[in-house]
Amino acid sequence: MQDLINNLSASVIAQILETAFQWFVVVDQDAKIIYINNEYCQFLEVKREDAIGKHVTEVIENTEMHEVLESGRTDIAAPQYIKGTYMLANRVPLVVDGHIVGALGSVIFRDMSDWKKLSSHVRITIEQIEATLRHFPESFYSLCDIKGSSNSIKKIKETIAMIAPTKLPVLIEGEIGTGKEMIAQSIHGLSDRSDHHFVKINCATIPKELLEEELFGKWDVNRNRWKKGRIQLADRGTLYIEEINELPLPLQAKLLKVIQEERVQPVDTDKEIPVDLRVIVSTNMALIDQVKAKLFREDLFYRIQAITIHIPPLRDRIEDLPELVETFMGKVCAEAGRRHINIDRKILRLLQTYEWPGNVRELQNVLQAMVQLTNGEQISEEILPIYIRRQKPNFVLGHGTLEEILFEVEGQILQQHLNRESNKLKVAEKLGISRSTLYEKIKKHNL
Ligand SMILES: Nc1ncnc2c1ncn2[C@@H]1O[C@H](COP(=O)(O)OP(=O)(O)OP(=O)(O)O)[C@@H](O)[C@H]1O
Repeated sequence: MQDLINNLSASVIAQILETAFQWFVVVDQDAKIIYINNEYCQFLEVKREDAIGKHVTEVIENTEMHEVLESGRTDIAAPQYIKGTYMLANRVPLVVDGHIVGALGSVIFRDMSDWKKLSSHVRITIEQIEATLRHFPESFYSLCDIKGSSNSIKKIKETIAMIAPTKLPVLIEGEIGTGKEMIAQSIHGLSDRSDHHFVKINCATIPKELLEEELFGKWDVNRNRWKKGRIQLADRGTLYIEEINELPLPLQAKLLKVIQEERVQPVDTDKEIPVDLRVIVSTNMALIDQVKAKLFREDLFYRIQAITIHIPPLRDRIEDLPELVETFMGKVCAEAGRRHINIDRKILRLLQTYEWPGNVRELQNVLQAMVQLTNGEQISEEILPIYIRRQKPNFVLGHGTLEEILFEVEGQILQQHLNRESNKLKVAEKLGISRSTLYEKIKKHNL
């Protein structure tokens, strides 16, 4: 690196610094300006010779360069208000032999319109890239993408590994957003059918009158050819039928025939076409109740239920939440082009006491919104949706010794009281402890 720099003459370096799109300022370890480019000086309306040697705070409004020197932190695209406009600035400490010897500041966007112009350009480019990517297969989940260390998730992963190589039908039961499709994809991915298609159909989203044609195909009289249904498209691969409970009874009989005889009879023909597929079905209600209510055929139920994977709702395996949060935060921050954002114990505890009716998908959406609403590197409590902040008690019994569990429960009780009542004296009275004990506990629990 040093050699490469040595190849550049001082005048070339000066040109780079003076003509780059960015504005630069360099300070020494005492935060005194040792370099500032001409364009930046013009904008600040200062003479360069006057600026050099001055403390950076005397020359640049709202600067944080001196703080970067003290903390050693790096600020990327930090908004800074200068001369009536918001700019985006980078601030980086300069380190030699492990010591901070100064800092480099650069203004990357000079005002909001610059910034908006670039962001619309970036949006268009992203759309073009995404359009190109759409020609490639969709991203596919595998076993290692299923996060969680609760006994139920461990058991589910073991079951997937055991049954994947077989051709047996699988029934996946779980509330919305619990990961049913992920599991279906993982089974397909681990099977010897993975080189063929994973075809999905959702019985609740396709109008009932079109479902038969969509699933079983049709003989197109006008064109004198087959319009393949999803069953045929999944030949040699896997057919994943979502919300099977919505499949009308006559079509249930037809599906049973496909599973038992491995032949499909498209609409408007007597002809039967051989198919080789594995069927995975899912439902977000207990299918046996549908059978009892005569809404689901008993014979089809017994044909598909031999291997049933039941995914418990997130609230019943809340010990999985920290790992899910960690995974999604990493993913969401990377997608948003942000550095890692921390979630402290207090926020995590609030997330763990919420019921999550939309399960893992809801958690993912909440984290996504929280990242978008956060400027810094730490999520603050106010950013949490109000319904999560103001929830009813729901104690989380985590793993650990009795002492650890009691400590966890104590933290949750304190948190819930403090959410509802800001007057600490009243909280202490309600809990029958002195104010100083309450303060000690707040400190101990980092609330
Ligand atoms: N255990 C898990 N680990 C990691 N991500 C998960 C897990 N469970 C669910 N997800 C994520 O949650 C989202 C919803 O998962 P998926 O679509 O598989 O759920 P589903 O049960 O099929 O939902 P629905 O019934 O609403 O169609 C996906 O983005 C998925 O990646």
